[in-house]
Amino acid sequence: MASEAATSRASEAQVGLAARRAAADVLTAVLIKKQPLDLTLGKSLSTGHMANLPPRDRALTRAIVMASLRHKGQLDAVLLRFLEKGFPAKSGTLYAILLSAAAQLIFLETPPHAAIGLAVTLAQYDHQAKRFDKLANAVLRKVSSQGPAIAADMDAPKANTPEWLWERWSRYFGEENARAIAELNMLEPPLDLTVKSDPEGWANRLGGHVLPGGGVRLIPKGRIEAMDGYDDGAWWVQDLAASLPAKLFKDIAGKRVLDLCAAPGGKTAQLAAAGASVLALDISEARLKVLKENIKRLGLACDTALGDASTWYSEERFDAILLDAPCSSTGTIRRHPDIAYLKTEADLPSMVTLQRRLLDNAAKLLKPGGTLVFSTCSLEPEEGEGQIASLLTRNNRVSLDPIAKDEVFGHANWLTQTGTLRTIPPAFKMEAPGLDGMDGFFAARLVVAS
Ligand SMILES: C[S@@+](CC[C@H](N)C(=O)[O-])C[C@H]1O[C@@H](n2cnc3c(N)ncnc32)[C@H](O)[C@@H]1O
Repeated sequence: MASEAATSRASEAQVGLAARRAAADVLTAVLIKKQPLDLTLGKSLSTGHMANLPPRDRALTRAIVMASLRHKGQLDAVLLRFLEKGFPAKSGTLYAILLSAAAQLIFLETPPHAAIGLAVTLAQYDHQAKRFDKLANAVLRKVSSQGPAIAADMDAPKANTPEWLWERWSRYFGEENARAIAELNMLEPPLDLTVKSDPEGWANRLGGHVLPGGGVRLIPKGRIEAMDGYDDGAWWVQDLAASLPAKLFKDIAGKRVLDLCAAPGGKTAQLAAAGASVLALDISEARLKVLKENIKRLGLACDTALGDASTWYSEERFDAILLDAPCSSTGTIRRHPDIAYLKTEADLPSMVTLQRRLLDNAAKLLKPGGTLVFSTCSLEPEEGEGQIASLLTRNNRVSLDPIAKDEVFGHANWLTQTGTLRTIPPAFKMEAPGLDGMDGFFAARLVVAS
């Protein structure tokens, strides 16, 4: 009969295996099937391999996935040193198994016997990968002994950034800034909250720091839903940069505001909390449902509508419109590292065309003299500065209302010369470990002639 200790070791190995299996499946879904990480993790947690894992192992799965994505360039290069013929084709989940095992060996300080042994077992479970089990074993042994030194010798920020993004960011923001953006993308970002009131009180209660504009920043420990104030709707998760566009309306109390691409509702919540009467519209029924749940949890209220904002029509004309448009989201890679591998430069033109149509329709829905705020979480100028320059030339009823330095709490480096908002991740520092950075955002405030 097996001893208790042996049984417990065996079941620990099983759980360790399940966590790694979940990680390899999530990485395969993201990197091979090109599915968004949030969606994939959500599915895995509700009905997939993560569903039955204890919290500690869910955290391990998440850590493996994040380290694999944040260091993918370095990990690929290390693995390819030892794979003479490159990554084998038709090998099922083998790539994700190797990538995630290399991440454990090089970045997560996992004991080699666990990382390698479990990776080989996982390969043996997959009917397409199993013929490569010996190869996996041999390659990962070399990664274990030589990988850390090879990875440390690389230009990590550059290696972990797709070439098209590195080239663009260097061109638009200078190489030093491109490097600083890429460095932040390799780190786990802090958690930013927008609080309904009493930022100092919440910062104290949650062990955080007050941000410019009254948000709270902290290093999260555990599940967000379990944090003090979540159930009471005292705050919602929102990056510092994402909190800025809604503030550009200034005094919005009592005004009728159309939020055109509203879900999941972070900016709707800001507008409603500031006393506006908001109509929140989104094209996605599922995302609109999440918005409704969020607004309800926060004890706020708004009207909602399902529709395509590029063609949506209403007799009603609005005092103010927020167009937080869909975009490439390259300003949020540190929060969503999958974006670096899901989006390509070829996706930009169709996004730019959609944003242009959304802007043209938004301008028609405003009352004369009304304010339109356009924003994107993109670092690509076509989705920001270029979009607004083009709007101003094609619609002479629209003009730019420049944003003043005091509206961004004195952070002149967040403004362009024409008075639009342009943040890049290194543009905010807290001088404390793990607390630097902000999302890359663009916003412009426009007025439509009476
Ligand atoms: C950047 S997100 C908005 C984030 C939101 N404003 C917030 O602060 O929580 C963009 C949203 O636009 C929606 N969307 C995309 N195309 C749209 C369209 N043609 N009409 C309306 N909504 C659209 C997406 O479903 C997504 O929810």
